[in-house]
Amino acid sequence: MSIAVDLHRSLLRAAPVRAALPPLVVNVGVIGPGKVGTAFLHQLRHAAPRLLRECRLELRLRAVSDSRHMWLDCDDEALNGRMGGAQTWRPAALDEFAAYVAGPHGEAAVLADCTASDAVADHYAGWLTAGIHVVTPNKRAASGCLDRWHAIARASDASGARLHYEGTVGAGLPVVQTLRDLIDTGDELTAVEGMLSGTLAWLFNRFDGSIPFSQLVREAHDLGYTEPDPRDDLSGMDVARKLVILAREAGLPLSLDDVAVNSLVPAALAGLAREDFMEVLPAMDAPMAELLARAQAAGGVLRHVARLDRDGASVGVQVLERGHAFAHGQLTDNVVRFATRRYCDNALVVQGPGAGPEVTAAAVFTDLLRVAGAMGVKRCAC
Ligand SMILES: NC(=O)c1ccc[n+]([C@@H]2O[C@H](COP(=O)([O-])OP(=O)(O)OC[C@H]3O[C@@H](n4cnc5c(N)ncnc54)[C@H](O)[C@@H]3O)[C@@H](O)[C@H]2O)c1
Ligand SMILES: N[C@@H](CCO)C(=O)O
Repeated sequence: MSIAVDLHRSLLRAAPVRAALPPLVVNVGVIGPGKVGTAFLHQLRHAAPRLLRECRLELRLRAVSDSRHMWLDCDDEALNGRMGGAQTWRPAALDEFAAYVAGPHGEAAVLADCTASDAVADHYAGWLTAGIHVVTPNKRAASGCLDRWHAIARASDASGARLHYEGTVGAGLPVVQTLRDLIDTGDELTAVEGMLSGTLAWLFNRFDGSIPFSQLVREAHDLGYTEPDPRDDLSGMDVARKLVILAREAGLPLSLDDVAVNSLVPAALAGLAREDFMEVLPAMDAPMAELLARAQAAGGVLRHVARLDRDGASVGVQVLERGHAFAHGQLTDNVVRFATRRYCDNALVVQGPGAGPEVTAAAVFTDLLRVAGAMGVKRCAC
């Protein structure tokens, strides 16, 4: 008998035991059906039948909201009556949205914030207080003002509802959880160094002078690697946010103002509206070509590097030797090197694709399953 047939039979034998358990129902609401949000919705739809069958987890998509409209899969007569019909798009109202996802009977509820919005992050503490979990790749809360961050932590502590944000650093790579596991098991972070931008890694892997820099930025935007406003990537602010998130994870109360950021965006382009900036992107071509020429003349390569250690935190473009470990990544590869008390002779390294809707949505989905796992959903093969 083949191993596959044998395995199949033993799985069939195990199935009735699991099928006897009532499913755990988790209501899900998605905020921001952009690139990541849409990929998350696809993954949810694809995986839900298997999760119900094999893990007894029923994920119910209850609602979706963008910045102006929300769709409620709604059988509430009063609510529908006000809108002139059921299951229609209505004007967005985030707290009404959250209450609808939570449902009237205290079901478990998770909101997936797939925006890059500070206004949405402002609601986290209230949602957590109400017992609604939040999963997100949005960096604004975890890297934003410390007062709001502490209020979110207090709300989570008080209600037991959780905020998970693995997708904020390294997209689908296990960066935040790896650091948290190190800290929770008693290790201490001494330094983090890495390439934390998928967009900038991709740009500098491709930028050899044969194609204008602006054209590559447009391509990265079309591939879904950049932030909604690509200046967040090019200025280094997106990487600074990630460094702040990692620092706070390690117990350091770092703020964005504490990070020395060396921006690639010319001052004249920094204040433009996003659409206008995309129009004048070619204004970056000459300074970027000059930067590349200097690196080539020195026999090196351009890489965007972030560093946090006892001397401070910094992000910016550097000229690295061709033999440097950071010079050999591919595509959107991020590299995160954690130096800790335990990993002192040789850093612990997490490396791999660091941007893109699919991998980021998978991090959001994993966070959702982490919430379900804490409620007792079995995810191991034992
Ligand atoms: N694209 C990636 O590779 C990647 C990787 C890691 C993390 N992220 C993060 O994921 C998030 C989404 O990125 P994206 O590339 O999908 O962006 P996107 O611009 O494609 O999507 C953002 C969505 O949010 C919606 N939105 C904005 N403000 C809103 C509000 N106030 N209420 C409701 N909806 C609102 C927009 O309408 C849009 O649908 C960002 O926080 C980004 O930093 C993205
Ligand atoms: N724009 C971000 C997405 C991942 O956070 C990047 O390129 O790294």
